[in-house]
Amino acid sequence: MKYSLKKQIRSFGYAWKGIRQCVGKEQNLSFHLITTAVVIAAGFFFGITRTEWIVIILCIGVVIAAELFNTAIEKLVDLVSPERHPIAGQVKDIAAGAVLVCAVAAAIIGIIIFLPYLS
Ligand SMILES: Nc1ncnc2c1ncn2[C@@H]1O[C@H](COP(=O)(O)OP(=O)(O)OP(=O)(O)O)[C@@H](O)[C@H]1O
Repeated sequence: MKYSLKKQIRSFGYAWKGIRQCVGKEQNLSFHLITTAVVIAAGFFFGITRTEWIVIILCIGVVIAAELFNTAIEKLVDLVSPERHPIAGQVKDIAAGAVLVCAVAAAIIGIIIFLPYLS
């Protein structure tokens, strides 16, 4: 298959459309975005190191990506199982659990990075 720059740019457009569809509509994503803004502001305020920025950016990326995957799974479940079904509920809960694992890990990393600047 021939590589097409036009097709590639169009794919980025679809991905951006997917992100925009969630922003402001998904309560959990809004929470993660507000937290992201606070963490970035704190990073500049405390003048964290280059390595600390890399870790923070990685954490932010992982949590937001997990939340987007979770939203996609929720929508897919609603599409294939509009009626209540125990497995549909389990799928949603497991996906939400994956986000929680990422968010808790990111919060612990945030504490490890920022605590020394506060003491
Ligand atoms: N199709 C379903 N079958 C069984 N349980 C479900 C289903 N959809 C959601 N649930 C359960 O409800 C929880 C909340 O799901 P979700 O956030 O999608 O809200 P909802 O119950 O579908 O209602 P709403 O979309 O109006 O908020 C899920 O984590 C799951 O435990």
